[in-house]
Amino acid sequence: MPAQARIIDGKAAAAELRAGIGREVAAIKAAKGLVPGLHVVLVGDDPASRVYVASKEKLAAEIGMNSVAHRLPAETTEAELLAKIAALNADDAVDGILVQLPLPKHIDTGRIIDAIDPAKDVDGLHPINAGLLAGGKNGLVPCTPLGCMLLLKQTLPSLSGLDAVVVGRSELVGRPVAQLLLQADCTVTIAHSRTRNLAEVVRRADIVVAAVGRPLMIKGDWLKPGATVIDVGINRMPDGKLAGDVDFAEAATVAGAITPVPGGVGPMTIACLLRNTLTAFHARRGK
Ligand SMILES: Nc1nc2c(c(=O)[nH]1)N[C@@H](CN(C=O)c1ccc(C(=O)N[C@@H](CCC(=O)O)C(=O)O)cc1)CN2
Repeated sequence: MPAQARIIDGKAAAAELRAGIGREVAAIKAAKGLVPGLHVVLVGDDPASRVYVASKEKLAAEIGMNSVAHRLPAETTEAELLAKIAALNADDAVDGILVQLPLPKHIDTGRIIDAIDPAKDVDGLHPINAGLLAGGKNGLVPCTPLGCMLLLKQTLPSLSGLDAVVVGRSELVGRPVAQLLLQADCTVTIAHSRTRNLAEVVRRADIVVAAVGRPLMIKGDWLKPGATVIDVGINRMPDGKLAGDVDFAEAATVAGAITPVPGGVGPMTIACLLRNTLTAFHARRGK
């Protein structure tokens, strides 16, 4: 029977993180009478996005935040969405603004993200926050990459000097997680669809972050024995089940530790959104 990797329990880690944030929210309310406010904007009726927004709304309320979801019809124009963001930017009780992605095709995503006040950009996607991250300075950091790092830090005694390979170069995950790994003193490679000998590149890694959006692409024999594998992929399979970008059954016989899908990085994304909302609150009006 081949060795089985340790399973990194993202659901448990996320629950613990949320509980700690909830305690802080209660303490702020008791001490100052203030309540951090998270506003999530959903445009259209993408079924997965509806589920994620409902979950964000519920979990933020559960930990005592002022949680508001703005559900706008699919026909909402770019100008109308910009007006909604301007109103949220101007409202002092709003600490965090998140526009759920993807947006309908007639709306320019970049223009919308650029319009969010960087101090309220709890998704960490505004160019100011992306620039601060690239410069190794404090800003708001995208939620999924932050979640990946928290899981890595609870799994490994130290990240310093380790070889990390990030598969995928998206603005939402690949690029920011590479920056965070670099800040943690890893030697970082960003691999993507044009990378030659991808399996060989991945085999060099002590840490693999798979964020490519292709189900089961990373096979067990691509991994260095004992590697720590963080699977960001959430792919709906024809049988209705979810699968990651990593072939979990194979990888678990080679890796030292691995996140499952579901129950790995996904739950950390929302917990880190709540953490970012608290960070934004402290920076804006907590002092
Ligand atoms: N503005 C943003 N849009 C999107 C982001 C984001 O970070 N900011 N990320 C994803 C979707 N997402 C949050 O928005 C998200 C995805 C998955 C999960 C999650 O908990 N997944 C579960 C499985 C859920 C299921 O059964 O479908 C898991 O992995 O265990 C949470 C949040 C794209 N859009």
